[in-house]
Amino acid sequence: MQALLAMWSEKFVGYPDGSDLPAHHDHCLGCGPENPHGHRLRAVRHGDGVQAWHTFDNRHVGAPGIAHGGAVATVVDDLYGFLLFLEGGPAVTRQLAVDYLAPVLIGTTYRLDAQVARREGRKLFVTAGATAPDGRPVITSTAVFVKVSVEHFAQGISPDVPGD
Ligand SMILES: CCCCC/C=C\C/C=C\C/C=C\C/C=C\CCCC(=O)SCCNC(=O)CCNC(=O)[C@H](O)C(C)(C)COP(=O)(O)OP(=O)(O)OC[C@H]1O[C@@H](n2cnc3c(N)ncnc32)[C@H](O)[C@@H]1OP(=O)(O)O
Repeated sequence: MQALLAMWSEKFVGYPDGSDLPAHHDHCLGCGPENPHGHRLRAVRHGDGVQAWHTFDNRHVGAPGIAHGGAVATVVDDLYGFLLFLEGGPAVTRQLAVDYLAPVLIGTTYRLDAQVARREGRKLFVTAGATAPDGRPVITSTAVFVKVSVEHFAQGISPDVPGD
């Protein structure tokens, strides 16, 4: 547990504009490089926000050729999680809304952007969007994240769960 806490704290350093942001942890469904079911999302700092380029594959299909809406929401949720590296501390999703404007196609690369719209006490009000190669917006999203201490994550630590 101490090692995990230390590993997590080390990620909250300054990230210059354009720099790669680290995965939340190796088995994270959104960005973990060791999760075979995951999206392996990679994001960079882009001004005061974060940006990613992402292609859904057939592991995340809903209707044939179209990404499952839950998979899209997962990626958006995880993208928000990269904003936390710029905020300087952990927070968790309390509320997530996704507006699906157009199908997100398997095998097409989308640009995703997220930013903090406003801060209020422990709450971060965040917004995101995904854009198709032709510039059309395909989703927009809003979410509320609530800042927590690292001890919050101790609730999930079990010696029997792979990845802990
Ligand atoms: C020990 C080892 C550490 C190692 C860590 C390693 C890895 C860490 C991994 C991940 C790091 C985390 C994030 C980044 C990763 C991925 C990104 C995806 C993020 C997620 O996948 S994360 C999972 C899903 N997520 C949850 O698992 C949360 C479950 N939940 C709770 O744990 C509690 O619910 C909590 C703590 C959130 C709050 O609980 P609480 O009791 O502290 O606070 P409360 O309920 O009072 O709400 C506080 C204020 O939010 C206001 N509020 C509520 N709802 C609102 C709404 N809809 N709109 C506007 N405001 C709203 C209230 O009105 C109040 O406002 P006010 O402060 O002004 O009174």
